[in-house]
Amino acid sequence: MSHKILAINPGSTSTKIALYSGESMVFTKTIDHSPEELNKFNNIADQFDYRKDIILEVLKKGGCELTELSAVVRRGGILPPVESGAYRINKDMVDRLKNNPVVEHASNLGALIANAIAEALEIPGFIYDSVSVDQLEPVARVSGMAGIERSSTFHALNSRAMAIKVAEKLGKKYEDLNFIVAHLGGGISLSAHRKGKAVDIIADDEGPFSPERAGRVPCKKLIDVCYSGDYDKRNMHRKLRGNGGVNSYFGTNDMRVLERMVKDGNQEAVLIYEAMAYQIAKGIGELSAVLCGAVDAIITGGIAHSNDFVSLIEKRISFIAPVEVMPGENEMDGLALGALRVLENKEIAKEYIDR
Ligand SMILES: Nc1ncnc2c1ncn2[C@@H]1O[C@H](COP(=O)(O)OP(=O)(O)O)[C@@H](O)[C@H]1O
Ligand SMILES: CCCC(=O)OP(=O)(O)O
Repeated sequence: MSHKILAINPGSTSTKIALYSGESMVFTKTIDHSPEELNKFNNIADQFDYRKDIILEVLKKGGCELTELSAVVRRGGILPPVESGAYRINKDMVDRLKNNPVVEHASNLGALIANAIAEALEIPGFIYDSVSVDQLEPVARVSGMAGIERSSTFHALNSRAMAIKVAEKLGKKYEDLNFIVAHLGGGISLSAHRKGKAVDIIADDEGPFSPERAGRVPCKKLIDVCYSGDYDKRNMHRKLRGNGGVNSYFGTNDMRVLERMVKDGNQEAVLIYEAMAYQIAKGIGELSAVLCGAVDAIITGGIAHSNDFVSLIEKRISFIAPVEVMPGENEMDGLALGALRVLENKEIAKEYIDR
């Protein structure tokens, strides 16, 4: 009989769940959370019961029988650097995400909720390809300021899954190829994969702006804003992540809304739309130097559904690499297929040890 796997993916504005029987998705639901609902909580950790109860309610309404589950899996929260692949959710991981998270992030709740459900059913809980997968080479860790080291936080789950898929399509192994993957979602990350390892990344505060994130902004001007007296630390973080990027210019993080403005001839919208594609192409250029030019490029994430936007990037990078477009964030498949590999003994789940 096929293994039944529950995949859970809490994001900043929604919680996605999916039930798999073997490799097939048999139930899925995206539960949207309005800002009014979420603003009732002081912090993300306080949303634990609210999100868990909704998940259980939705599964019940969908007729999903929890006692048939073999495992629960979720994208890892923001942990200290970890390796790629599966980790068993254990006490160290729960303690870290609950009491001492590296960054407050909705994804931290995923492992906690997965753990609560798995413990009650006495089945294993896993995280898979955490956002903290860190395979940077020593040279990539140097920032240029003593005391600040670069580390890796990126959309590892979708980026690695798409690179593995494209490698298969090319009739080769991921471990034998070089890729640059651009994950274009609410947040954007670019990653350089050399023979199966993400040896450098450009994400969030170091790269292109995104629908809701500011990306790399001029440091000296940013320091002035920090000391202007207009913002506290939390608000400055919100300015970079959440209220940054397209949202800061037009009050929306929906690229489809921006595209409509572009089509309606709004010239400021045209400029910002083109600038975002320009910055993404520039980042891909940077990472092509990391890989000495020998690459395939993959464009993925929700925004990859837009042919117009992808074309703007492609025209700047086609001299670097052939481009594969893999729309969507594909995270539920990545999670469930990862857990399935563990249950079928094709992959060993690692033990998380907090350092
Ligand atoms: N058909 C489309 N055309 C352009 N943008 C799209 C399309 N579908 C989704 N998007 C945009 O993709 C972004 C969300 O990407 P996704 O990878 O699903 O999200 P997240 O990273 O937030 O999980 C949003 O800005 C959304 O407007
Ligand atoms: C860039 C790190 C991963 C991340 O921020 O994930 P979300 O875009 O899903 O918040």
